[in-house]
Amino acid sequence: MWVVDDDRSVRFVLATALRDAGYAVAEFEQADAALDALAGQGAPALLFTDVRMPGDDGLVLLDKLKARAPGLPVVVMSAYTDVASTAGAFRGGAQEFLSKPFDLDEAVALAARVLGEDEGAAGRSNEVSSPGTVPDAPLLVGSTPAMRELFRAIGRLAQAPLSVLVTGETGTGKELVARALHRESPRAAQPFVALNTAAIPAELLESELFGHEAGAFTGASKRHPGRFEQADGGTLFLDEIGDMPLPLQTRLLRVLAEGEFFRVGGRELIRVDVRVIAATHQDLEARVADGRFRADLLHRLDVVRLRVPSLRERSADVVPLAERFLAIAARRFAAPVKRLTPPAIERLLAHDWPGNVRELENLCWRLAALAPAEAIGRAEVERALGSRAQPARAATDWSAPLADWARAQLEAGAGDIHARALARFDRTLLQVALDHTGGRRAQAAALLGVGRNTLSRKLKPVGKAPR
Ligand SMILES: Nc1ncnc2c1ncn2[C@@H]1O[C@H](COP(=O)(O)OP(=O)(O)OP(=O)(O)O)[C@@H](O)[C@H]1O
Repeated sequence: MWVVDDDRSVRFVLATALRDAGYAVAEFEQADAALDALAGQGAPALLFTDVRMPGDDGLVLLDKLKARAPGLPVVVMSAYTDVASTAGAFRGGAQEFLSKPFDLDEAVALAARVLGEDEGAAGRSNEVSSPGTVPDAPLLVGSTPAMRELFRAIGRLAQAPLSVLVTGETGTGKELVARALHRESPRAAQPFVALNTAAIPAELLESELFGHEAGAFTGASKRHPGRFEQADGGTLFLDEIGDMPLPLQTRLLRVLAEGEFFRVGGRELIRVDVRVIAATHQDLEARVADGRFRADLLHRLDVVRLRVPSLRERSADVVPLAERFLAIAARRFAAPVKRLTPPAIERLLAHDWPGNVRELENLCWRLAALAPAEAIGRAEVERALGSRAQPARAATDWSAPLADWARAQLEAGAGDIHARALARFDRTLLQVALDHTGGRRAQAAALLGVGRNTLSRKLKPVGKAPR
C-alpha cells in the first residue's frame, strides 16, 4: 500500500496506522517518486494520495496512474471537501475520497473496504465521463461530517445515470443538491430543468410535464413542449414530488418506465433521455401507506436516496453559511461586508432553524440591509429573528383575546361565530407563513403542514372575517 503526501506528519500517522493494521506501506513525498516506483516495482494494492502537493498534484497523479495502472484503486485525500473537489476526484477515477483531517480508524476501515470490494468493483474505477463544471454555480457550503458525507455521495452518484430521491426538511438545500448532481454529471452541458410539483395547479401539471399540442384544451393556442422535452439529454428536477396527484403519478411512472410519451392532445410519440431527480420534505413511505403515493413510483424514483441534514444537525455550518450570505448581500448592495461579533454568533447558534438554510439566508439579507453598524451584535440578530414570526418559546397566549372576542360576539347576538373565527384563524396563519417565505405558497403550505391546494382555497375570502 502506498501513501503519497508532502506533509510528513500526515504520511507518518497514516502509514503507521496502516502498518499497525497489518499492511506493508511505502511512503512518497511527491507524485513523481510514486510514478518512478510504479515503473520499477509495479502497482501496489492500493494508493492513498493527497491533492495539494508540490510538483504534480494528486489529481494529475491520479490521471497518470489511471493511464499506467488502470486497475489500481486510489483513495484521494483532501481538506477541500466541496462538491467540485470531491466530484473531480471521482471523475478522475478515484475509488474513494477521504476528507482531511480524518480519523485513523476510518482510514484503515476504508482501506479494508476498498481492498475487499476491489474485485467486484474493478470496472467502476475506470468509468469515464466528460468534464464540464459550471464554475460560478451556487456553491454548497458545508464542512460538517454530515455534509462531507453528502458531498462524497454526490461526487459518486453524479457519474451514474440513476434516479435519485433527495429528502430533507424544507430549506435544507435539496434543489442545490440536485443542481450539484447535474453539474458534476456527464450531462452538465445539457439542460437542468426544475419543476415544483406543488406550485403548479393539478390541472396544468400534466401539460407542464409532457407538453401539449395546439388546441389540446381551451387556452392551448400553441404547441408547448413540456419539461420532459426541455430536459432531453439533461436532468429533470421534480420538487415536492409527494404532492403530485395520483393520476399523474401513474402517468409519470409509465413515462419513466418506457422513456416515451405523447404530448397532451398529441399523436406523435416523443422519446427522451432524461435523468430524473425528485425531492420531497414529506415522509413518502407514510404517504404510500395512506394511499396518497404510489409504491411503485416511489421505488422507481428512490433508486438512491440522499438525505440532506437539517441545519440543526450541522450547527458548525451556521457561521460559514452566514458569512457567505452576508458577503453575497454586501456585493449585491455594493456595501462593505458586515461582520458577526461573538455574541451575535452565540445567538445564531442558539436558534434551532426550523426554516433551515433558507431561514438563515433570509436573516442574513435582513441583517445586511438593516443592521446599523459593520459589526453585527447580539441585539441585531435578536431583532432580525424577532421580526419573523415569534418562535414557540415566545408564543403569547392568544386564547385570551379570542375568548374576549367570542364573549363580545355572543353578547352582541352575532351568528356564525365559529366559522368566522376559523376563517380568521386560517388567514392569520397563512398570511404569516407567506410573509415568512417571501410569498412562496408551496413552501408556506409545507411549513404549516397543509396541502398547497388547501392554502389556496383558504386564502380566498370565505364569508366575512370577524371584526
Ligand atoms: N449548503 C448550502 N450552501 C449554500 N447555500 C445553501 C445551502 N443549502 C441551501 N442553500 C440556500 O438556501 C436556499 C434554500 O435552498 P433550496 O431551495 O435548495 O432548499 P430546498 O430544500 O430545495 O427547499 P424546499 O424544500 O423548500 O424546496 C437557497 O437559496 C439555497 O441557495
